[in-house]
Amino acid sequence: MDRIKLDYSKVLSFVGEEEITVQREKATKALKDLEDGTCKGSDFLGWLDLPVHITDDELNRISACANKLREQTDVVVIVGIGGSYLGAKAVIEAMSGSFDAYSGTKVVFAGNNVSEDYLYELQAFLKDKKFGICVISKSGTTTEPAVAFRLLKDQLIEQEGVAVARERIVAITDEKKGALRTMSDREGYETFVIPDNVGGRYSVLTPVGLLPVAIAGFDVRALVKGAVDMRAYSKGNGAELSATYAAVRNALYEKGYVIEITVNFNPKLHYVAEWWKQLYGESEGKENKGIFPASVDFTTDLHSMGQYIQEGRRNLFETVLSIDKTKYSLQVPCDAHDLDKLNYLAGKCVDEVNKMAELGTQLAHVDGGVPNIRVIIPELTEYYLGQLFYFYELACGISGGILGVNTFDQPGVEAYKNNMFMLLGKPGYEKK
Ligand SMILES: O=P(O)(O)OC[C@H]1O[C@H](O)[C@H](O)[C@@H](O)[C@@H]1O
Repeated sequence: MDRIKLDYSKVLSFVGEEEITVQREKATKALKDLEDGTCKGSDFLGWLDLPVHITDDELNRISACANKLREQTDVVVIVGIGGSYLGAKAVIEAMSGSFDAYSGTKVVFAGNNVSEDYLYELQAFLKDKKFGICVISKSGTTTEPAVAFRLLKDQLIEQEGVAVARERIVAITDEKKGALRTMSDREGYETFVIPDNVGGRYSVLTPVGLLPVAIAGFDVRALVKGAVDMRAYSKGNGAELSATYAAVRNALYEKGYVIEITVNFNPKLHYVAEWWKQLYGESEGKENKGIFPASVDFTTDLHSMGQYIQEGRRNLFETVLSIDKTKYSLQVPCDAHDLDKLNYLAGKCVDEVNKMAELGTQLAHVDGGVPNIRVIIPELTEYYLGQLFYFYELACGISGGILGVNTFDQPGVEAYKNNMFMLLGKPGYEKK
């Protein structure tokens, strides 16, 4: 098997190797602190060896549950927000056919917003369908998924009766605590556990990510294998890969490049970037520090955000997720009249056009003052997504260490919740 690669040659006109070396030394220390369990937030390092510890029994149980739901239902609603949905959404979007939604998809998402219209339309869509619910919440108390679950559970009971509803609900939550755990135990739902020492944004390789991906019919074993291989690689010289990415982005940060834009040239990676944004945003954005993680889909956004990136404030850098090989092959046809003047492309693969757009964009943006990193992914498969997740997770742990923050907490997320609870009159929040 091949491996994910990193190319940072296009940052070297913005930061010198010596500046990167300074950050590399910090990265080495941060990596050691992670491996030794001496970093800040060390209670949440379960993700480090998580892929290696996933047993065959666990994967079998996940597959069995997924198969049961696939047999019993036409559609399964994955209810969750943040780390309790983005990893699964990223894999499912990356692996699904672009038009699967129009031919009847097995998996839809809810509980990642509190839009009344969204929930109404979802309920209308599910009316008279055989559906199941996979409800995911580590804390078991998050408002968005709780509201969606309450509505969907009632609908399922109304459509199928209590006994069938019980069979079609699966919960993924804490082993012992939280409202979802209490409810699941009382109702007798099948449950899977999110380990205590794995934070939500690091949970894609737990049942949180694996069960929805299996329900959607994708290869969770290959996903795990990719992460296992990346973990093994990172035990030796391979840690360089994550450490280098962490060092380079921190060298850029020190020079005022405070925004990192993750770029794709394949819309299937849109949610990989969303997953990455939560991972890095919640991990590093604290104590008035941290790189702001943003993302764009190219070439689409070259026709909107491209102008800013080329000529706006020079405080941003790009990390391009570059996929080496396409899944399918399609050539630009020749046209007898050539009115659109495209015959110069006739016979070329569409991906060749895309790759030249990628290279042309990179050169233009570097010329325009935007440092450019490339993460090269051999192919868009579950296996390489597993590698990519682990690569990014480890790099995030290292990068947070370089920055000096606690990478694994997210105290700032509570502020909006407290206000919302107070405004809604939740008991106990009146005085706030
Ligand atoms: O899984 P849950 O406990 O429902 O949490 C879901 C998400 O919401 C929280 O507010 C946190 O900011 C996220 O880190 C978390 O992934």
